[in-house]
Amino acid sequence: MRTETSSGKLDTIVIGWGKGGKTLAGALARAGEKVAIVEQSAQMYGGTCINIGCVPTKALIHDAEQHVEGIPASQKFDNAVQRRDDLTALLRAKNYSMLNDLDSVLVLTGRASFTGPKSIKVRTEEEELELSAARIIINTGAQPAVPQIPGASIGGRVHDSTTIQHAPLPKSLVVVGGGYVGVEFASVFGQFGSKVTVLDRGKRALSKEDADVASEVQSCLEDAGVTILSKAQVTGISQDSSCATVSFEIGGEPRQISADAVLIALGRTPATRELNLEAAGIRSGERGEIMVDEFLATSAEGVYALGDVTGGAQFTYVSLDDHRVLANHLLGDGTRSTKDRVAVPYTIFCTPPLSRVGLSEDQARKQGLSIKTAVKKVAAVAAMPRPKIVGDPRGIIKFVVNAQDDQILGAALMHVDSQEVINLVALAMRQGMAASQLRDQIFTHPSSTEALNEVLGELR
Ligand SMILES: Cc1cc2nc3c(=O)[nH]c(=O)nc-3n(C[C@H](O)[C@H](O)[C@H](O)COP(=O)(O)OP(=O)(O)OC[C@H]3O[C@@H](n4cnc5c(N)ncnc54)[C@H](O)[C@@H]3O)c2cc1C
Ligand SMILES: NC(=O)c1ccc[n+]([C@@H]2O[C@H](COP(=O)([O-])OP(=O)(O)OC[C@H]3O[C@@H](n4cnc5c(N)ncnc54)[C@H](O)[C@@H]3O)[C@@H](O)[C@H]2O)c1
Repeated sequence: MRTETSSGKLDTIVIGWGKGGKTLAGALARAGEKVAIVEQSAQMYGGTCINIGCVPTKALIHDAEQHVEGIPASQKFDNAVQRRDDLTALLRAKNYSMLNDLDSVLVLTGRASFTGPKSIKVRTEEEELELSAARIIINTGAQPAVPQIPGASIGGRVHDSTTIQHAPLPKSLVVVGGGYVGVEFASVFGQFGSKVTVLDRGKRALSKEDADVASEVQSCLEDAGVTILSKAQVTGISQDSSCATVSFEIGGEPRQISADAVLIALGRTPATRELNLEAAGIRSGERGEIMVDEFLATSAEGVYALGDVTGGAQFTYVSLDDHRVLANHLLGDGTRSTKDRVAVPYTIFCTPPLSRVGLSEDQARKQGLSIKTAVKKVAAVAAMPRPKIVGDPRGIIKFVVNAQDDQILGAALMHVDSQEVINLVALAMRQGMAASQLRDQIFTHPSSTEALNEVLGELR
């Protein structure tokens, strides 16, 4: 085992090339530190988002949405896959040089695990290295959850969100789990022409969303040939050379569906199993998540964790915001904390996308708040020609507002461009802007944002 590195004594080791860790590694190096970043796979420089998560899936969604006459579905899919591969390769190379080109950064490709409070070993393809540093930052992300369902292990016709991206276009697909991953892939493959069935154990599709919003999403998925079966308990999966068969129960009644492929999309578990956290005295929770305080410090002095591995909301922009908290703690005045976050939005990139921030109507009523709401189908919003221009006037817009002080409590926007408009609504919420102030803003035309003028005028 080698115990020295060509870079000499290290100030910081970052384990995992996630969004927060890579950004912080660059910032610390530019501030004069000697930094090592350890990534287990050369195919993952840049982390989940650009290689197997946000970017490749959204590229596929974009291409699935394009209506190209005269080419078969399989050709359209193959073209989309090629474009996605070119894009991810480009971003991976850029990410690699962003750190590797810095003199004070040492990039190591291998799997890291702790050997002591401030030391790790790294198994590369050629050798095992021992490294130590005054500070260690864990940014190992999360992995697809493996359910206790007989036959659900990944292989052959049974896929997770990574392997499905490299499978041939299935004529038929069963998706187990109707969360973010399940809905996005159902929408993609449905639009590429697959016959898709989503099995979810919830009482209805997207059961965390208000019924009117969830029903609009379901209807758009149905337009793409997707069937959603709720209250479904999957009991087993089998496969042979011709198909995979998923057995499940709805209301105690046993049922089966066969398909070319099955996608398991039942959440993502913090990637800590192989880190040997005990060696460093780092406490973790039931799902393996690393326990951190609001400054992202773990239970071990000088060891921090950020991103999905901490068990919080699993979004690239949350990992990036974790980096801001930690950078402020290590290089700034230390006042910033994860508790400062308010109105963090999210988007499920089905077609059209559903974007949400704050409370749903159901959640606000459960909290006993006195509210007014505005709900309008996109096709009925006269002052919003943009969706009609781009040829997809489907969707719904909903606002939940405090009846007492006119503060925006939440919004659900399902329409073209909603992934952009939601950021404006979230900003208005963070700045304490009243609903009537947002309603009376000047917006460009023709845009999707201008719907806010009309919809917020209908609060009752
Ligand atoms: C299919 C899919 C689509 C998604 N779409 C979106 C989206 O549209 N928008 C959004 O905001 N979020 C999306 N997400 C979630 C988002 O990708 C994650 O929340 C985000 O990438 C997490 O970043 P991170 O910083 O926690 O670490 P990651 O980016 O997950 O990076 C962790 C890195 O650590 C490496 N690693 C793990 N263990 C070790 C070890 N022992 N040694 C060395 N290296 C190790 C891994 O190989 C990986 O590269 C999506 C996720 C998936 C799976
Ligand atoms: N657009 C985005 O921002 C985006 C896209 C993809 C993934 N992500 C992130 O990745 C994470 C993982 O996504 P995911 O979709 O895998 O997880 P998820 O937690 O969002 O959804 C899992 C779904 O599976 C269902 N389920 C659980 N056990 C089941 C069972 N045994 N049988 C049937 N259904 C069952 C749940 O009801 C839930 O609807 C998300 O939490 C999200 O933060 C984000």
